[in-house]
Amino acid sequence: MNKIEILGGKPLQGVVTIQGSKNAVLPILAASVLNKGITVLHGCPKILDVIYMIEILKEIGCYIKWNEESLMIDASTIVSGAISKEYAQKMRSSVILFGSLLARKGEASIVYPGGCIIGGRPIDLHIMALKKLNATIEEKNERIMGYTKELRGSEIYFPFSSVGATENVLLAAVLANGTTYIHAAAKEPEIQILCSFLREMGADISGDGTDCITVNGVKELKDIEYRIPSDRIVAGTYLLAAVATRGKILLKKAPTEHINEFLKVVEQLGARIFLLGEGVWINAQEATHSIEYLETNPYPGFPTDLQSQMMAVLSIADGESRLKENIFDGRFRLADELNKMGADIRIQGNEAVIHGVEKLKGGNVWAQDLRGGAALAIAGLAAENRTIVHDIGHIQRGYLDICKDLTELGADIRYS
Ligand SMILES: CC(=O)N[C@H]1[C@@H](OP(=O)(O)OP(=O)(O)OC[C@H]2O[C@@H](n3ccc(=O)[nH]c3=O)[C@H](O)[C@@H]2O)O[C@H](CO)[C@@H](O)[C@@H]1O
Ligand SMILES: C=C(OP(=O)(O)O)C(=O)O
Repeated sequence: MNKIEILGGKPLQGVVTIQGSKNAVLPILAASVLNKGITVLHGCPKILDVIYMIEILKEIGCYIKWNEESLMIDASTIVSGAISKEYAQKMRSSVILFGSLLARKGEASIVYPGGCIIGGRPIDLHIMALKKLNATIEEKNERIMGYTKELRGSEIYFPFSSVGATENVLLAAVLANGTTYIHAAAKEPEIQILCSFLREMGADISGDGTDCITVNGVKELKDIEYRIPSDRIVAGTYLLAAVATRGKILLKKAPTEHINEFLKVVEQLGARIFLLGEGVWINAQEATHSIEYLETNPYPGFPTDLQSQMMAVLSIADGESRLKENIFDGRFRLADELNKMGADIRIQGNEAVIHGVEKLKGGNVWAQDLRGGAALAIAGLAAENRTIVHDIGHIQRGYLDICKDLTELGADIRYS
């Protein structure tokens, strides 16, 4: 089953519950190795990236047990700080284990991480920050090896905000000797979620959600039971699927506090949105407007992880839209696939000029990354006739069961 088949043209209608967040759970899994004990995570999405991360944790000696949606990690038995190539190269977040393993074992060895091919994704800022905390880091035979006798608190100045580098230094600093200040820290909700998790584990962290995070190193951490918050990008994807099909849906457990700015953009498309106690309700029956200009930016700006899905929506809006991608320059590969479906998208550097067409037409298209794959599913839901999205392994890295969710919303969609 490496394909999704969609018979498009039906407005989405119904209720769906949003899964736990990929970008929150992955650094939390990396954080679990900091404690010589037990972490229990409830609402843990069994997506491919989580499965890969768990394989890595097992490989270094953790004992893992699933009980439905709850995951138990016993990290008391870690034997190694060396991560093998196999799973690390399938995902981005393997790199976040570098900081936590240095803190826990005093040594770590990784390969360049995988993850979505959406442009150059260097890890120079991760390495610079960990060196500042007194780690020696060198590259040998395609491996990045780190050693330290003792991690020491330091003052880190990032030249720009990086989610992953902020997470890596946070994980290393929690058990370091002394205080670390992270300047130009990322402010994404997943950073605040990671910090709240670490605080419950006994870490001393303040300032998350602002430009400067302060971490006072502590000697040890404690066992923890934690619920993974829901995924703002999955919620955004389904809201945009409702817009593309002019539907009317309720997203239960949507993380409303983290998607406020995004919801304002969805309203510009002509949708009506209501925040309810249980989640977000959207009526997109009249949502046909284009958006003159929209650009991606670090939080609270428009998320790069929703840019592709927005491109699919704008490809059938009334009029012309311009989308600028400021974070990952490889995300526009999607335009060729949408153009195969009858869209009219021209790429000019890091801007896409999108002339809305009346209808997309179904056909065979190929997912090339996680969010681009989800965007093709959205395009298929809105298109005439049958769409087949190939290479859906990309989508499954982040969406627990996109066909089940969209079927609950009345779509004609299945794996094949
Ligand atoms: C698992 C996870 O949480 N992934 C998210 C994380 O990715 P990730 O943590 O990889 O993204 P970053 O925030 O680090 O990347 C931001 C920018 O910084 C650049 N950069 C980053 C690190 C570095 O050492 N050097 C460097 O130049 C990147 O190429 C990019 O242009 O944040 C991205 C931006 O919100 C999201 O799209 C990803 O979904
Ligand atoms: C880019 C993404 O993921 P990753 O950083 O894990 O490749 C994403 O979630 O859209």
